[in-house]
Amino acid sequence: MDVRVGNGFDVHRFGPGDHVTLCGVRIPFGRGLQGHSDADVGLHVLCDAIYGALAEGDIGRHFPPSEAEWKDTDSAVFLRHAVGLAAERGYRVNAFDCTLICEEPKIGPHADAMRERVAEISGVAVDRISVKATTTERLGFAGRAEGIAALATATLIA
Ligand SMILES: Nc1ccn([C@@H]2O[C@H](COP(=O)(O)O)[C@@H](O)[C@H]2O)c(=O)n1
Ligand SMILES: C[C@@]1(CO)OP(=O)(O)OP(=O)(O)OC[C@H]1O
Repeated sequence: MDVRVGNGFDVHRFGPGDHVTLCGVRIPFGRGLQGHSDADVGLHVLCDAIYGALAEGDIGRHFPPSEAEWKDTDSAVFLRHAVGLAAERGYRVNAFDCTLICEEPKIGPHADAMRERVAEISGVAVDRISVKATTTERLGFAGRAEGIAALATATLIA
């Protein structure tokens, strides 16, 4: 069996708004996340974990932020692309593990909805998808609630 592992890391800052979209789930919130796309930092790290496992660069290489075409794009488009590229190379996603790093919003109440949405988008079974969260104990930019960071690992098998 051919097994590959990739990781992803990303940060988006808070700005004006009334919701954030994380792992494909819209969460009402007093601010929004800024980005060229919908700024779904959770889906972005899943994409980067797949691209990393495939040695296919990163999300910005496939969807350059300089291209108007990707403005406000639903990040589900990016994840479908990454999963499709893996399939073209003969791999399927065996498991995802994602950690969202923020003081707020609280992720726990939404984690299962996020796992189900990632399953819908990616075709990966929900019991192979993990979404976790942590604060940084009020330290650093995440601790000051200036934005949300995320990291992920993906394992691919051929
Ligand atoms: N945005 C967040 C952050 C944390 N959680 C949950 O709280 C637990 C404790 O967080 P610590 O940073 O104090 O370790 C964490 O394990 C998560 O279950 C959350 O839901 N949303
Ligand atoms: C997703 C893309 C799409 O242009 O833009 P952003 O939403 O700004 O996200 P980021 O992770 O900063 O950069 C990657 C880009 O590919």
